[in-house]
Amino acid sequence: MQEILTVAQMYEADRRTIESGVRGEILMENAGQAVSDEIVKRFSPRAVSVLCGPGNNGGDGFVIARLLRDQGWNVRVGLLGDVEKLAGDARIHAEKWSGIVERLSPAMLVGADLVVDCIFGAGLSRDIEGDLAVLVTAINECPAAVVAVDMPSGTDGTTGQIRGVAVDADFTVSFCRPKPGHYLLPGKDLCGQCIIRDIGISADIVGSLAPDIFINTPEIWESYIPWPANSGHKYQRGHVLAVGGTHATGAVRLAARAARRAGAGLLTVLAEPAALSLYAQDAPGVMVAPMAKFEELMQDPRHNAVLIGPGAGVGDETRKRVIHALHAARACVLDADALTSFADDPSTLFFAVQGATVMTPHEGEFARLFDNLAGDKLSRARAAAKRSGSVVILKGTDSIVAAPDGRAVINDVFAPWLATAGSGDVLAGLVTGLLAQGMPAFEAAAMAVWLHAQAGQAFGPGLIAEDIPDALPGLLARLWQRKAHGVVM
Ligand SMILES: NC(=O)C1=CN([C@@H]2O[C@H](COP(=O)(O)OP(=O)(O)OC[C@H]3O[C@@H](n4cnc5c(N)ncnc54)[C@H](O)[C@@H]3O)[C@@H](O)[C@H]2O)[C@@H](O)CC1
Ligand SMILES: [K+]
Repeated sequence: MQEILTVAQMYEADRRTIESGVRGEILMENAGQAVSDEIVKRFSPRAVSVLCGPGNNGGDGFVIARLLRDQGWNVRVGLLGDVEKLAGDARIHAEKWSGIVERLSPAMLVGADLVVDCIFGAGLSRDIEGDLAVLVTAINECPAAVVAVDMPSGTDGTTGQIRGVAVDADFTVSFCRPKPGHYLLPGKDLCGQCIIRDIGISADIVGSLAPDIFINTPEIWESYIPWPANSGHKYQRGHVLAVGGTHATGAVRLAARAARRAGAGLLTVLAEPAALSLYAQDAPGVMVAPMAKFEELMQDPRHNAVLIGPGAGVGDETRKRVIHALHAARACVLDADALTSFADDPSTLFFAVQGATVMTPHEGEFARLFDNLAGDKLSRARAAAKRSGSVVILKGTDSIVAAPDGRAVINDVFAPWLATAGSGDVLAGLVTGLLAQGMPAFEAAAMAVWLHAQAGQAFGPGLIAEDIPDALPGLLARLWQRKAHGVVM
């Protein structure tokens, strides 16, 4: 599993490593060595300007400068402040640099083919302003390639947010494990390619910090995939009830197709008489039932997963059905109108959550339900999961899946093609299809987000929502191959 460490955990990992007997000076040497290796791998010797800040990120810069110069590179070093004001490991490494130390300014960029950004890393503690902001803007405007050390300066490692201005890097080399800011937008875009290098912090020390944020890869959830048994039948693969609206009927039709492609054994769309035949004619494998039978069908435990929201309509009827389904402790996926229906009274919704429940808000729906949660996307999703007692998928390119117990994953597959009408309905259907087969809520939500993103990326330009369910068999086949034959994805 690919753990992500918060900035606070990263400092703690450094501290514990140093406490265990590895000198900080050595960690810094290793960090600088890792960056210079990555530079030498990509570029032939050329004019490089290493821009150093007043902390340990700057200390890394002095190591990089020395190692590149030892290999014959033409290196200039600029420092914010004086060498005498540097402390600890940064001071030690600055003193090993025997060349000139210039004042940090845009003049450092003149004639540079490569810029190494060691101004701020994990220690960025306020907005970049004044002359430094001018320098960062000049870095972004100059034609040289830019490599960022740890974080592109100005990008907050915890939130991925820009503090004032931020360096836009071609690639970023960070250490030990990625931080949230490497994956959250806009940080992910500013990093360019992100390379994580070992600098001598052991896996045991990382493990001792009990990381609970991960990149959303199959390792997180693949052992929970409800593959059908050879002797199995459809009744063992769950029966989804999907609440279909009268007007926006496309939403549940898309969701239903996704739920069935994800493997749900049976699926019934409930709808008012006016829309029933529309749902019935949509796909021969879909069953339909009149909405009046909702409560009766909910009494049958074989109907084990319920989807409410896409095209459902905002109001009393939707609210009642949501509360009914939650009280019946069915696996519930609540999307779109099911969430908006509780905008005035979210605590009633949260109080009713009992069984496996997944809420799939986009930012607008999230704001209606969790209006006083502020901060970065990851923290808000985690707080919302705790508050609601449900798994929350906070959608977007950098989708977060958060569980009430604190676990969270960040999606790292970018598929801008998914920004199209109906795409969210497909995601909700996917989650429901996996829940119906008994997959636990967090894993089902994370797998659905992964499948959705992979489908979007694989299909590429021209994608419409209808294409996503039809891309699923190929992806599921790859996951099946991986289980059966250990094929690497
Ligand atoms: N033992 C360790 O802790 C290691 C740290 N390493 C490097 O050290 C970095 C963290 O070092 P630090 O904690 O010293 O932090 P930084 O070097 O990122 O920055 C801290 C300094 O910047 C100043 N500062 C912060 N924001 C500012 C702003 N907007 N404008 C002006 N000044 C600002 C602070 O007052 C402080 O002096 C990591 O990113 C990594 O590159 C690596 O060398 C590996 C080992
Ligand atoms: K940096």
